[in-house]
Amino acid sequence: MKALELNNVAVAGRLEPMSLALEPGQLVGLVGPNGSGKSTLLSIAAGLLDGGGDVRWGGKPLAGIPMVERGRLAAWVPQEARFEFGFSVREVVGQGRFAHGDDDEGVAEALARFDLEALAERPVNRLSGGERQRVMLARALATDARLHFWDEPLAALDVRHGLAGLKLAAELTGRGKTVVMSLHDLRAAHCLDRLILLDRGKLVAIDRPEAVLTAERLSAVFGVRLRHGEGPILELP
Ligand SMILES: Nc1ncnc2c1ncn2[C@@H]1O[C@H](COP(=O)(O)OP(=O)(O)OP(=O)(O)O)[C@@H](O)[C@H]1O
Repeated sequence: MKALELNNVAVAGRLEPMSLALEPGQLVGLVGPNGSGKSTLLSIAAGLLDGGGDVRWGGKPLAGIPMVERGRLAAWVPQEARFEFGFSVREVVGQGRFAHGDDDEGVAEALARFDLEALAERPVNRLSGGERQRVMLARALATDARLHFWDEPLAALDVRHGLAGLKLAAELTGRGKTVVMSLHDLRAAHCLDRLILLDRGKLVAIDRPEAVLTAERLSAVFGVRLRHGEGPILELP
């Protein structure tokens, strides 16, 4: 059973028709230059944007999955978390349990995982960008969803929290969940199981990172040259 299937989805002027399927337990990166269609594809996969075609989660057509059930099955981390209202950090992470009857299960663990305990009662609209991103990741963790759609989840994070985000994604996929994340850090992208490379709305490649990020593609798609060399490596202790 595929975790996610997209058949012939498209958005005029933004994304050309494309099809792909992901297995359960895969950590998948969406890479490509600005405007290449990563957020558009992720939004279609998450059921937040109509891309026509046929979208399936766990073999079921998305159109037949009720909204509350979608909230149990999938977690969404937006590219930019903006909050109009001053809900507390704890309340926003707790929203991840809405589809589970607001049972608060796993909320304390999710807050701890992203070092949010000291901020738990702070209104979310009075946080830094990286702190808000950590709240979004903690909310996604609290959902205990099978499918995770994360739009540039690491972009605003400091190095330690970025590594913690990647570690969490690997743990989730180790438990059979599927994580799809867009990212610009191509070094981090090398740690993922598979990459989907987009360019100007087209699907260029979907494969293991080393097969996708070849010197030719880095040059043709991103306009950069690949050079191997020694450099500092940062990792969690
Ligand atoms: N709401 C919208 N209405 C119309 N066009 C849009 C809209 N949002 C994005 N686009 C366009 O669709 C294309 C793909 O945008 P998308 O946000 O999916 O790119 P992206 O790969 O996520 O980019 P980035 O790396 O900058 O986040 C771009 O040409 C963009 O200008």
